[in-house]
Amino acid sequence: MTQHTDSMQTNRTATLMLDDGTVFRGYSFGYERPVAGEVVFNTAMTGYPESLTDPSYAGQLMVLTYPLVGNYGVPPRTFEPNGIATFMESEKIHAEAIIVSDYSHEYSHWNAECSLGDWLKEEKIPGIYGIDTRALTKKLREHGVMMGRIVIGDADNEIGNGELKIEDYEHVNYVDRVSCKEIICYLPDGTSQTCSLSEASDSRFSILNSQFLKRVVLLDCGVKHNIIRCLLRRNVAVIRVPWDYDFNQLEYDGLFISNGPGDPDTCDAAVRNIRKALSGDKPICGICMGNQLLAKAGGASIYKLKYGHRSHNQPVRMVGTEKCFITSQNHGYAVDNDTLGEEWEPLFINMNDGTNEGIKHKTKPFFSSQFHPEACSGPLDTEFMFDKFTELL
Ligand SMILES: NC(=O)CC[C@H](N)C(=O)O
Repeated sequence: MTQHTDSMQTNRTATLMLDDGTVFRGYSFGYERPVAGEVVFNTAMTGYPESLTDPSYAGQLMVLTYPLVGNYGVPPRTFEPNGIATFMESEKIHAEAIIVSDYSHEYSHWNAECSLGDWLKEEKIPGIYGIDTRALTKKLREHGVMMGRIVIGDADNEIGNGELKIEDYEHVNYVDRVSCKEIICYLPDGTSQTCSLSEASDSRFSILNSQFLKRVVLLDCGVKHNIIRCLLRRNVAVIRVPWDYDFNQLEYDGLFISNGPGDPDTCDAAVRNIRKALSGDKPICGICMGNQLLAKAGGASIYKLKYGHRSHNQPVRMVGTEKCFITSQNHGYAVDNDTLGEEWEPLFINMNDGTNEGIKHKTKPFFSSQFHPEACSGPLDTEFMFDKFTELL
């Protein structure tokens, strides 16, 4: 198979500075601009195109612990006629930067269109390599995740750092930044229709008129495209609405709450609207941020994990059974099991640290997972969550 090389290689130094003063020096292989964000580590061995385009990474500097990154390049950045990315998880890279040990300037894959470095440059996202990602990860595990900055050049002689605006990760409503701004209706036949929020209540969707499909409202907190693909494959119409839209006014058969970036405590408008839906009986399912918002709507509270779960091999057990699943995860917050109301119970528990991995209502068809059953990237073991949800509609 043909090997390709980065179009332009520079050996410009780049520096990562953590909030506790630790400095890691490496080299730039992406766009050269300073950035700041919460430094988090992901232990998956593959999946950088999917992870970088996962909107849940907004505001974060992504450290990959697998040492060799970039060797299979980047797939085509194409979109289907309905606007869903063919290979990615959204329209663009959402992570603020990527930090790796060994960047492969050569890449080879049947579906590769360009190198990781060229993609980062095109999307103006910094990448640094030559970092001791083991030492960095050990630091984050001991201290917990922390804010960090990447500057191009040395810390003392850096380029453009004066322009750097540092936001406090916890207090930013990242969901509002990444959620859709209009309502988009998708059909399983591959068509879609967009309508502005003001038109939504009157005209509804002409493409739905002659269809006898179940309608799923998808509350978009920063949805990964594979969630939409997984729903459409099960022959339902998906009505994707902005995170703070009061979907209770729409005609629908079930509610799906997506993944999303940042602190769930910044999403009160969504919690209020979900709480209204809890008084009804229509099926509700959530993923990751969706698990957290559903739990909050049911009265539970959320806390921040020391360093989160970001990998493809997180083991979870379905409560009350001996069934265990290997799951794909990307989260920094967790539902506090002890605060679940009387009507709720944990559905899955993480076998590494005993934290909540999903909840279910004791009598109504409401359930969710903290892990990612849509995977992409990661293991497909738990895709049955989508079957369960669509069977209930
Ligand atoms: N992937 C997600 O939905 C993440 C949810 C939330 N932002 C967290 O970090 O816990």
